[in-house]
Amino acid sequence: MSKIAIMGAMPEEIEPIITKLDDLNVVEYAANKYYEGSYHGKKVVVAYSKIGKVFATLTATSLIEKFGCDTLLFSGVAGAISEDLHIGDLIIADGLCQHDLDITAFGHPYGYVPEGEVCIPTDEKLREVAKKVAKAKGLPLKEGIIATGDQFVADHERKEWIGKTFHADALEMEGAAVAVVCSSLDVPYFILRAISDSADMDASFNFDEFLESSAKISADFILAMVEEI
Ligand SMILES: CCCCCCN(CO)Cc1c[nH]c2c(N)ncnc12
Repeated sequence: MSKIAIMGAMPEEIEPIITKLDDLNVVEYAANKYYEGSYHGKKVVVAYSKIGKVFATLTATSLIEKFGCDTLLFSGVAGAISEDLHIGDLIIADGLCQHDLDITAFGHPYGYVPEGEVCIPTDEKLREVAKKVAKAKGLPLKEGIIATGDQFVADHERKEWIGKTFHADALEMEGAAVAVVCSSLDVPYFILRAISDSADMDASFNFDEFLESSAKISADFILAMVEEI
């Protein structure tokens, strides 16, 4: 029986999901809480990692290695880089990169370390499910590269540099860590983000204002995908 991991970084990102689960059971593990349950007859395990790549790595690994999940869906919010992404819009990741990984002093490209790859692709089949759900809901869905780093970006210059350097359309703080874990453990994964801000000087104000509503948009979409997987 398949078991689907649903992961976020913050409580607001998984709250709208946990409230919808049946047979809820909370397991404390590795300084975190994992919510086991079912949704439309599908077994799911839900958790938020806390913010940043390190916490995301621990949670993604635990969901797979400890809880036996064989598919991972990430739901959360992100900062927009692309001009055609506005607050509340959805973007799915074709691939993810680490914008703050830098050994360019040795002539390597930004986001690269030996035996690694700059951009890690997401699972094609899960992206197709998302497009099917978006069509059925009549929701626009952008697809693009999402850049991850251990920084809340609230600076136009930094955002533009990330966009140009990685051809990224959005940015956040966990996706590429999930990508490394899932691709290394051969678990299909999918990253969905709803825009909460534009990673510029107003980012922190917009983030505070739109976190909850954007997180709910992403969460509702992820639950619709669970029905189709
Ligand atoms: C208390 C502050 C919590 C920030 C967490 C933000 N998440 C991280 O995944 C997504 C995100 C939304 N907007 C962002 C931005 N402008 N820069 C980085 N990350 C983001």
